[in-house]
Amino acid sequence: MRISVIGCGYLGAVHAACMAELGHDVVGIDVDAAKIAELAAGRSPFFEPGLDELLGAKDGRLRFSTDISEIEQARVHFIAVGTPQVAGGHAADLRYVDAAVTALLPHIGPGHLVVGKSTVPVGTAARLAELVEPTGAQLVWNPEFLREGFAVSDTLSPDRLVYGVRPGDDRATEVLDLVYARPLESGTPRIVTDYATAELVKVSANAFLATKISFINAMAEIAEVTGADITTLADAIGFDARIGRRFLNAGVGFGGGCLPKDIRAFQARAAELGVGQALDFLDDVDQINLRRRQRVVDLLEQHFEGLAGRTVAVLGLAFKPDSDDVRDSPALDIAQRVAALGATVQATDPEAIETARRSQPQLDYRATVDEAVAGADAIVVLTEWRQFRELDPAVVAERTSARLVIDGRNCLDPGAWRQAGFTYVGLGRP
Ligand SMILES: NC(=O)c1ccc[n+]([C@@H]2O[C@H](COP(=O)([O-])OP(=O)(O)OC[C@H]3O[C@@H](n4cnc5c(N)ncnc54)[C@H](O)[C@@H]3O)[C@@H](O)[C@H]2O)c1
Ligand SMILES: O=c1ccn([C@@H]2O[C@H](COP(=O)(O)OP(=O)(O)O[C@H]3O[C@H](CO)[C@@H](O)[C@H](O)[C@H]3O)[C@@H](O)[C@H]2O)c(=O)[nH]1
Repeated sequence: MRISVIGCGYLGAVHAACMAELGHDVVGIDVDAAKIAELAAGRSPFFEPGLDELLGAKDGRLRFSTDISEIEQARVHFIAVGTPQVAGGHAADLRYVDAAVTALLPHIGPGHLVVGKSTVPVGTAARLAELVEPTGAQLVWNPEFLREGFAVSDTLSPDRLVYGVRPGDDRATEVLDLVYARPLESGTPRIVTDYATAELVKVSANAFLATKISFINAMAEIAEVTGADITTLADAIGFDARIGRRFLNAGVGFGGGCLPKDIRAFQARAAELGVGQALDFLDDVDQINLRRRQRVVDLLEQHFEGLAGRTVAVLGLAFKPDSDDVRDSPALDIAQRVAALGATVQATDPEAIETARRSQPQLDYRATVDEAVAGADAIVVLTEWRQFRELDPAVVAERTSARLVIDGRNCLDPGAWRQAGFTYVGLGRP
């Protein structure tokens, strides 16, 4: 099948490479010439495990271009452009989706299928269909659920596929079934529904995940004043199959280019629809999440009675391990708050130093953990990279004068760090 992917960021580049891996003939389009040059050279413009390998030889079946007319050979066109938060508000900014669809229109016609993958407010697909259908092409909404760090495997073997189609549009389903033939043959569940349900499946899934994280972080707040241990609590409630242990890791909370902006955009859309109250609880989900970031700053301030002149080693900048993404990263946010209080922040991350430097150039970036902890008064772990989880506290103790470690991801062994002479403070742990 001949496929185009419009927008080659964290989602689109992976999607394009995986579609080629599934045997399709793919052209990826982006307005960012530097990104396209990297991709065309077979290199990923960002860190995502397994992506570089997929961008390699594909017998010419994977091309990248800034020229939208190159999509004319394709019959299936995925829209994977960004839908960030609008400046100064909570709603999703749809300008990139609108621009991408408008750019497509002169190049599509009968027999073409436009497939929305971007995360959009409910009602967007119906509006875009009014633009697409006069060309003779059809529109389907096929939201994406991949996680960064697992993007390749999530795309090749998704938990489920959701197709939002015009009622009775069997052809759209048939075409997407051919696109996803391999995962479908492996038993991936597929849900065919209407546009509104498909759009809502995506944002409600993210709202649920965000709520689950903020629930456990709210329990961590209670644990902190009662001496309870949030990790044991999460294990114990997680054994109940109705609850489940996944996504119950308390710490500095959720960030990234999806959960924070998606819960806010969902609330903004519900308010527009006159049902804002239904999602009022997401305000609390957001506030609990942001309070956890401040908690780390407060712990440092209390310990040192002010941060001016102190040096804090920050281990982790990415919003999660196995990613270089620092969009709304709790780690980077905490690092800049600590720096704003007068501390010197010596920050390191296995992959995210360059992306972090672009948004917070004032921090003191260090290439290694040893360099980050040298001369520090405290160590704060904010992203649970394997390299940090596996640190030997006895070795770290030799490299630093710091005797306080704050474990913002509850990913270290408290006993081992205490034994090495550190005061260990977890979030929601005694
Ligand atoms: N990142 C994820 O893990 C993930 C997962 C599921 C869904 N999503 C959703 O996918 C969408 C994209 O997210 P992302 O993280 O890849 O964003 P991103 O910012 O990394 O990528 C967006 C890309 O679109 C390009 N673009 C913008 N306007 C364009 C146009 N008119 N034509 C061609 N290209 C254009 C940008 O240059 C950029 O490269 C968002 O709606 C997001 O919510 C993201
Ligand atoms: O128990 C947990 C699990 C996650 N997180 C944090 O939550 C954030 C999001 O993590 P994750 O959901 O794994 O990463 P994303 O790549 O942002 O993926 C989410 O957002 C994507 C974009 O919409 C969706 O496609 C995915 O299904 C959805 O999981 C990160 O900051 C994590 O550190 C926690 O604090 N505790």
